[in-house]
Amino acid sequence: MTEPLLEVNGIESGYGVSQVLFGVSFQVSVGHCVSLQGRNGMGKTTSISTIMGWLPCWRGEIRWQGRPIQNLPSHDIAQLGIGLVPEGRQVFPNLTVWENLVATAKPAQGSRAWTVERVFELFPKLAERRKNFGDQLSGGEQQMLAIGRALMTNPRLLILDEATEGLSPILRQEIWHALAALKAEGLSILITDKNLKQLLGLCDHHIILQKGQVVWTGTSDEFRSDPGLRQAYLAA
Ligand SMILES: Nc1ncnc2c1ncn2[C@@H]1O[C@H](COP(=O)(O)OP(=O)(O)OP(=O)(O)O)[C@@H](O)[C@H]1O
Repeated sequence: MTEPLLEVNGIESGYGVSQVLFGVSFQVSVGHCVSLQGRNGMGKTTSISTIMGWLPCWRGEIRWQGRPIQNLPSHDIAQLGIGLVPEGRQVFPNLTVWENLVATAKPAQGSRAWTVERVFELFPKLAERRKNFGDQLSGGEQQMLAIGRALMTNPRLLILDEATEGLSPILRQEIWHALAALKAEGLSILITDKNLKQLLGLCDHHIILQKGQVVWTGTSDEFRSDPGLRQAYLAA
């Protein structure tokens, strides 16, 4: 049995009086990669926002390494070891690549601790652009920077919301390669993306949301052996 890192148990959440999540449960174990899937508007970003403490958790429980964290202030949750790559990237436009990487960095000990140099090894394109400002980068470079910035907090869990949205096929491929390398070194990952083929290759486990509820969970092999799933829950 692998140890659970993040446990989401029956969470309910929403915006104002509008309920979006109706008892969502899943977990991410140490070293595992989990995808959160579903059509647009089914609650993926809302689930991530609730985990991060940006939205109140109305019911249910969120545990980090066994400890309840639901409704902790978001700045406390960010300190726990969760690195977020938000939808739309949100790099700092007026800071250089190097400044973006160090602005929110959380140093760690050990030879595998993340440094600017390690991020540049993972994404050599960023090294070439180290003196450019955030708003001078292409979408793909911004996404690499957003991932690098999250890694610089030395997280135990990396959460990516729409990991490759709006990127060219070549840049997408670079992001998928980097994520596979991160997984290979044991980083836990929770990811949303539209590219099913890549998600099936990368992730150990998949969660499908529909109207704020989990309607299917399983492994990549289980997904592949059920040809109706895609049409039922994911096709546009
Ligand atoms: N700020 C908001 N205020 C009110 N309702 C919102 C807000 N953001 C999202 N919603 C609603 O919450 C529901 C779930 O949206 P959410 O963004 O979690 O979906 P998603 O699965 O991440 O989809 P997408 O792929 O489009 O990002 C949708 O009905 C959406 O309209």
